[in-house]
Amino acid sequence: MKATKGVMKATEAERPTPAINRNDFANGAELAKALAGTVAGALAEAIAARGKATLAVSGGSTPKRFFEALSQQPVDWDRVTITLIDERLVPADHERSNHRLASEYLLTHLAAKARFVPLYSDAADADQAARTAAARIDGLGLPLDVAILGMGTDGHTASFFPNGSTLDLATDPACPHSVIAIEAPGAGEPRLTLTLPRIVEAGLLLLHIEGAEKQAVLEKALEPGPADDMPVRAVLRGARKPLEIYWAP
Ligand SMILES: O=C(O)[C@H](O)[C@@H](O)[C@H](O)[C@H](O)COP(=O)(O)O
Repeated sequence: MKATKGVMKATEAERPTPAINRNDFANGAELAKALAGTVAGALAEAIAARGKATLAVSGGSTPKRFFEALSQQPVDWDRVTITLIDERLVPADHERSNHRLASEYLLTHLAAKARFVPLYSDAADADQAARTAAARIDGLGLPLDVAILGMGTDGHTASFFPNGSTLDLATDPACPHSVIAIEAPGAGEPRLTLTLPRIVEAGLLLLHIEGAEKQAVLEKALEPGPADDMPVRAVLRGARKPLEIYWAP
């Protein structure tokens, strides 16, 4: 089914907001194939322009089919660095590790040649781990070429959770840090998350959500209201380029 594109404006009274492009598909399989092609194309453009490309992906359950499709795309993967939008503060062999998820579903097939830069490190505490991760991200050569976000049904994205311990700093457009630690009800372990500036400055910013429930959450997030209540609003309102939303039932 051909993707349908429409432009929706995130609404906030005070200032113009970036365009939001909807890319809707009949099912997750068609979405995964199309999104993999879009990301592969963006990586190839970055490689052609600068000889390398950087990609930051989210964890959770939604991306698995997309990861499998992307891993088989004909990209010069040995010129690509893959990292994470956020990570649970657990080692790479832990079942809740996003590093583990990426290793199992994305860093396979052709994409096995890509370099992976994890956020987690066995540091003294979460703040020290965040500082180590920030140094790694800053060393990649910013801005990221591609950033892919997911969204929870509570309106979080990345690890920008409602009532997050450092949510104000994480979603500050002028945050001086690339990665910070955050804890929140519903987040499980302490998290490491890229901050809003690092995400919205990406060359291609994508939000991948699936299902009717998340569609309804997105519609609500596009309405006026505090970003703290639905932190995905910080991205919807702060994106510096059109945000590409990929959705399937
Ligand atoms: O570490 C994480 O959990 C993700 O980065 C997170 O932001 C995710 O994108 C949403 O929680 C959606 O997760 P699902 O795809 O499992 O619904």
